[in-house]
Amino acid sequence: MRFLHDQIPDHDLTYDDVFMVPRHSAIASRYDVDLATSDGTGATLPLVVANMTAIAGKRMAETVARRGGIVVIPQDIPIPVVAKVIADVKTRHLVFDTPIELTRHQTVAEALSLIPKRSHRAAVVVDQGRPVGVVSEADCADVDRFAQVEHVMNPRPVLISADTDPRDAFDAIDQSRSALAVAVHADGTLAGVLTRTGALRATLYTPAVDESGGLRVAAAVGVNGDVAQRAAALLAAGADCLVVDTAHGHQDRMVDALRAVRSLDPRVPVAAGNVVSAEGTRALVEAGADIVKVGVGPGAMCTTRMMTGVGRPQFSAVLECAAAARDLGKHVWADGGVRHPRDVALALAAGASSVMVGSWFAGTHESPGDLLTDSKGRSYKVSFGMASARAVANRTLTESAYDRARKGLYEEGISSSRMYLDRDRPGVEDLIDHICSGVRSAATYAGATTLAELHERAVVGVQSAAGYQEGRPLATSW
Ligand SMILES: NC(=O)C1=CN([C@@H]2O[C@H](COP(=O)(O)OP(=O)(O)OC[C@H]3O[C@@H](n4cnc5c(N)ncnc54)[C@H](OP(=O)(O)O)[C@@H]3O)[C@@H](O)[C@H]2O)C=CC1
Ligand SMILES: Nc1nc2c(ncn2[C@@H]2O[C@H](COP(=O)(O)O)[C@@H](O)[C@H]2O)c(=O)[nH]1
Ligand SMILES: [K+]
Repeated sequence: MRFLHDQIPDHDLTYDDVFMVPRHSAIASRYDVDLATSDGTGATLPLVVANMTAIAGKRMAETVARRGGIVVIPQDIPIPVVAKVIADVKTRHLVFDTPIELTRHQTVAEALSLIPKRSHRAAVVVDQGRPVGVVSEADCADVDRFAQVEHVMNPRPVLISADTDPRDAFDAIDQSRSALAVAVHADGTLAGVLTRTGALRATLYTPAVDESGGLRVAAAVGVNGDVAQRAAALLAAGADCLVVDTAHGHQDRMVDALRAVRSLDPRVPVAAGNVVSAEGTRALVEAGADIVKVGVGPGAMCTTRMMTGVGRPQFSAVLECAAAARDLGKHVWADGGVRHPRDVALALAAGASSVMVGSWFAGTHESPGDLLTDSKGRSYKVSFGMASARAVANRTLTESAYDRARKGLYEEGISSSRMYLDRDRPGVEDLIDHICSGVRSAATYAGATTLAELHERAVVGVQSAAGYQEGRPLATSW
């Protein structure tokens, strides 16, 4: 990447401060752009979901990996739970979505409480492993909440064979005018569900899979406690990437933690952070990191900059750290502060191998929280920062009251924030489509067919606030 007119700015910049200049392109189609990463994680998209408990759970992990990204299960989750999540994610189908399963006699109330966990807004009614109907939210409208689902379900859903080609499945669903098809194995048992958009996505994305064909998932470890023990347990559970994570990554404790992880000879990439300087990047790489996580203070739930004045505008931080990592043959993830597809494109242009997204994905059906509705009828989920009082209280549950009180004094995150679901993009896959469209398009504007070429060819200029404002769409007239 180079700056427009080779003018190196004399102050640090964040995403809103910069723009990319279009260049000559020989690329005929945006579908010619390959978004695969080169950082060893096996991700076919440059997206990592941040290790935040309000965001990164089993459902998120399955859904994002099926499209090629990777989710980091947070360090606050007990090992047996992480092991179960990893095992479950690895058994998920690469094409079909995992539906909510109900038995015939479950109630409409139960169906309505579970259906919002799925973007496809339906549940499959199963009898002895075989689908016997599909119940959607619409089927439950104006029905007695104690009614049994077998009386409201559609008993004749579109059925497809588990080996149907996604392209054919698309046509079958399209022609049936149904919201989704139910996929069955040869013996009639349930394999999963597929919407029309799901079938389309199955033809466009490549799942992130391990050598055995299971979906990939990463897991985090903090710098406190027995780091080697937790890291060993995560590796034994099948984690495909380890993320060693703390607020201030450029500290001795982190170096010790990384050395402990390295001593286990992990055969998976090790990411570590967070830092915002070349010096910090080099220190973590020297201690054993393959990928350095960059970002102090840009996160949406993060109050670090307001509490401490510490941090660095994210675009400059990524640019400097990516250059330092590249010199050592390593990579960086741009962590935090991403709110638009353009931010992802700019982080990649600056040299990040992947971009970590947290809060943006909190407001989706796939995040772990319950779907709530505000007084205006808008759907939202509650999110919170991992250094918030709420997260610290959870993390220190087993410690003495005194230690908890001491630790509770340090708070660098928001404890409760409403993340509204985007009406047009309520599922994480809708947001992934949105981001990938933006990034693919950005690459062709730069004349690039790969992320490496995007970084190589990007020409970035600095803009005023008015320049940024000019780029925003207008919902109503002037
Ligand atoms: N990217 C970012 O800007 C930030 C991210 N976070 C996220 O919050 C989560 C919790 O991280 P964290 O608060 O590090 O918790 P950890 O549980 O990992 O604890 C951090 C350890 O480092 C010590 N420490 C020393 N200096 C600092 C410092 N300036 N800030 C924090 N700890 C320090 C703490 O000791 P003692 O408590 O005794 O001081 C503690 O032992 C992580 O997921 C992290 O990524 C948090 C803040 C900023
Ligand atoms: N200073 C804090 N940073 C936090 C906290 N919780 C998470 N984070 C960081 O934010 C990113 C995600 O950024 P987002 O803008 O996509 O939400 C995450 O990976 C952490 O680095 C916190 O409580 N305080
Ligand atoms: K912030």
